[in-house]
Amino acid sequence: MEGVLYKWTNYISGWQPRWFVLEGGTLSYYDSQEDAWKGCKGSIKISVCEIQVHPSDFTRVDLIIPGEQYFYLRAINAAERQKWLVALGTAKACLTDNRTKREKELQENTEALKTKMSELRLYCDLLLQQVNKIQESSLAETTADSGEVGDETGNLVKSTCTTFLKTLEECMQIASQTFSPDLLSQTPPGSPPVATIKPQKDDSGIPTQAFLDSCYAIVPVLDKLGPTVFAPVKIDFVGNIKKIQQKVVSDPESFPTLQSIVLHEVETEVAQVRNSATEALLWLKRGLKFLKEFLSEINTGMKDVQGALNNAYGKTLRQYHGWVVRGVFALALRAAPSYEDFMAALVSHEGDELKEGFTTGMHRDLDIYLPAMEKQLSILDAVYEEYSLESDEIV
Ligand SMILES: CCCCCCCCCCCCC/C=C/[C@@H](O)[C@H](CO[C@@H]1O[C@H](CO)[C@@H](O)[C@H](O)[C@H]1O)NC(=O)CCCCCCCCCCCCCCCCC
Repeated sequence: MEGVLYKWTNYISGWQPRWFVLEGGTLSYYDSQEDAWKGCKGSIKISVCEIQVHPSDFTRVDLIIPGEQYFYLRAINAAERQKWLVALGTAKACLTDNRTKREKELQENTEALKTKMSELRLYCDLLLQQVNKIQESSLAETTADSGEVGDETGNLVKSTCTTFLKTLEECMQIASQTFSPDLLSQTPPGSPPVATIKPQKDDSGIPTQAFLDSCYAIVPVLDKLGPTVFAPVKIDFVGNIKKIQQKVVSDPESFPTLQSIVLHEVETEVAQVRNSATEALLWLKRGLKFLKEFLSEINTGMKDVQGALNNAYGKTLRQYHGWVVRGVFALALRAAPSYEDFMAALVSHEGDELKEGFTTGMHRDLDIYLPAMEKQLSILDAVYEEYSLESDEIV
């Protein structure tokens, strides 16, 4: 498949049209179709990246290799995105079978089933979005007493349903080859032939991998600000990300959300064991609150970075630190960057922070991200509150 997709570049250039070609399990992009002869500007292997649909932007799809590559893409419309998602999902399923002679039948089918299940989840997310859109449209129709539910959305749902059902059928075929008939007959009589799609609740859970990727995105800024002086902060922050990542790697299917991780550790009574994922998430949450307070001060127009850091520290982390760690903070504070150096640390290309529109763009983005960050942190606070997982331990 090939065509135009908009690719996120940076705060200055924003979304830029690029020519994309999906071939042999690799998605490559070029400045334009006409300039393709000059060679591709970048590429990403579909077999190792995660395909994430955006919860509210129906044209958006993100391809992420955690800690390595991020392609934030937008199609020209929802229908185009749909085509790309099916092409990408299919490419991902057709893994090059470079394995040695086929391993045990059960292992092969189980892997295939997992791949199909992840495709199903992708289509399920899509369906939920399209159903929500239809609900919103029909609500608008009711209130406005005019207009009609968009045919386009209806067609999208039909197309996604077809793909969803086809993939589900493939799942059932693989499952029937893998599991004994008597096991399948244990399915309760009258079970619905298609998975029931439950309405997506707002608090249905914070996606684990998306959360960890977002946390990890801070690290390059810390490296730019001062790899030595901020090393303790980076080691601590990355260490907690890795603790949670290790928990997920142990059983990816069981831990799709942060809440599922905490609940599992509460149920197995390890939530408050030293170095548990729950404890790691507690400290990440505290660090993110510090970051949110700091960025909120910057967003008010405060150019005194040291003052903003100190205020944020006093409101968040200080209460959990003994005099040693407070001393570490004091050292970090003395190495705090100037406002100009801090802005320079935020951009991908040197000097972009000096270009017209950067500051406006940064405040515009902070106006979006800070409330979203606030909401996610309050959801996590509620979980820790519900299971009495907050700790007043001083480190
Ligand atoms: C301009 C950058 C200034 C950064 C200043 C950061 C201030 C941090 C305060 C000093 C922290 C010192 C280092 C670590 C201390 C740890 O002892 C403490 C407790 O650790 C936890 O102990 C548990 C029990 O042993 C253990 O289980 C757990 O795993 C462990 O974590 N940790 C903390 O207090 C957490 C500190 C988190 C600090 C996160 C800072 C967030 C990044 C700030 C960057 C600012 C600029 C980036 C802007 C990005 C814009 C997109």
